[in-house]
This record gives sequence, structure tokens and C-alpha cells, in this order.
Amino acid sequence: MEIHIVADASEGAKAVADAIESTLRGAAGSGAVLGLATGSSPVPAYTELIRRHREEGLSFAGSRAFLLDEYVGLAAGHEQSYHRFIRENFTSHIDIDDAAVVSPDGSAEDPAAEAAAYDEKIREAGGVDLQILGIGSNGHIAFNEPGSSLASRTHVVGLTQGTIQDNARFFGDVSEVPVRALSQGLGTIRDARRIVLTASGEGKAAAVAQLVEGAISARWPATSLQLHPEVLVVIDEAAASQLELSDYYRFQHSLAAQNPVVPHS
Ligand SMILES: O=P(O)(O)OC[C@H]1O[C@](O)(CO)[C@@H](O)[C@@H]1O
Repeated sequence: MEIHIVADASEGAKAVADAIESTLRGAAGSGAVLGLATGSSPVPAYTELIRRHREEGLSFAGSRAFLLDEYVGLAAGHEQSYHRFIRENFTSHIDIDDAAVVSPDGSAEDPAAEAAAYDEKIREAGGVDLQILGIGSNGHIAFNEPGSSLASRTHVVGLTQGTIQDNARFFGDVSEVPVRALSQGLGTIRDARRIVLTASGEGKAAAVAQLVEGAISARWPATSLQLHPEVLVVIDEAAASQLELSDYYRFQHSLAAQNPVVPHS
């Protein structure tokens, strides 16, 4: 894993936006396939990408996007659905075809069948070039809660009480938060060719310490990313505060910045 400890949210947003811009430019012509996270962590990066689109002409034309997850049982277009969240916070402000922004259908009659079909849609698109992730305070990624199979495919998941409480901030009352979701599985997420995970704040420090330095375990689903060859972790000082080897990660990142790896032609 490459660990980038940033000084503030602005530096973190730039680092994540740089990874997405690099993927767009690297896929010129064929169109990049982006995996988009929801929740609050990736929003500063989406805002920076909207700025680059408006002020620097960064184009998403021809790209496709797959969302990580969606609540089960919210009416389509519900203001707290992730389908709507990603449009309000990112994709309706850039030049990506709205029909190319795909998410699991949380109102499907048969959620399990929808999950399997969604996994297949990602495969049919040739897989995800770059997957953006957040991380839950309990170490979940997407809605893969503790105890999830590390090999899971897109599936219907039950949310923990902690996640329901964490996400209640987006709803009028905790009783309005759905208790199930459709989520890309940990195996599906690891199929992405590159992954960028972003986290900030003290509340994520324990999960980040497990992600980077913990044993691979279903208790901390994010640790399954240690099996992936191309993961960039962008974290602020507070989220990095429980890491034992921060000085080493800072040194490594400074070396990489001085000696950028030139892709083999
Ligand atoms: O970035 P936030 O809002 O802290 O959310 C962390 C994680 O929790 C989820 O919102 C699921 O509850 C994920 O989609 C997200 O990556």
C-alpha cells in the first residue's frame, strides 16, 4: 500500500482528484471506468474535480461510473439515495453521460437478483479502472460490515447499528435509515485495477490502523485491501494518528514524489 498522509482536506482532495485525472487521461479514447464512493469522505475530491472540469477543461466524456452501494427500500430518487447523492455532489456537474452513471437498484423486487446482475454489469464494462473508497469507523468498506466474506461479490447486506447511527445524520431520524443495502462485495471491489481510499478525522484512526497495519480479518473488512497490488491510502494526521510506522510512510511518499515511477512504454 502507498500511504499519503496529508496536512489538510484540501491536500487530500487534490491527491484523490489527481488519481482520477490520471486515470481519465490514461484511458483517453476508450473512456475510463470509475468506481465512485458516496458518504462524506470523497466529496472534497469531487468538488475539486468539478472545479477542474469548469476551470481547466478536464473532461469525463466517454467515461462510465459504477457506484459502490445503494440502500435497499428507498424509493427511486429518494433524496438520501446514493443514486441521487452522487448526482447532486458530483456527476450532474461534469460532462459524463447520466445514463453512464450506474448504481444498484435499491427498489428492485428481488434484491439478490439485482446484486448478481450488478456484478455482471461491471464485468461486462471490462471492470473498474479506479475505485474510490471511504472507510467506516468499524472498518467497513462500501457496506461490507464486519463478518463479511473477504471473497464476497455484490450482495444484500444488513447494516450494523453503528453504521445506521453513523448514517442517521443524513436522515430526519434514525428510524428512517434503511437497515439493508446492496453493496459491491469485497471480492468485487478488489477486481478494480487501482484503488484509492480516503479518510479523515480521529473517528477513522482505529480502522485506518487496522487497514494498513492490522492482520487480514473479516472483523476489519478493509484489511482485505492488503491483498490488492495498487492501493493508495490518502489520510489526514488525525486518521493517521494510530499508525505505528507513520515516519516510514512519510519518507516513502517523499521518495516517490522525488522519483515518480515512469510507466513502462
Ligand atoms: O465517508 P463517510 O461518510 O464517513 O462514510 C464512510 C463509509 O460509510 C458508508 O457511507 C456506508 O455507510 C460508505 O459508503 C462510506 O465509504
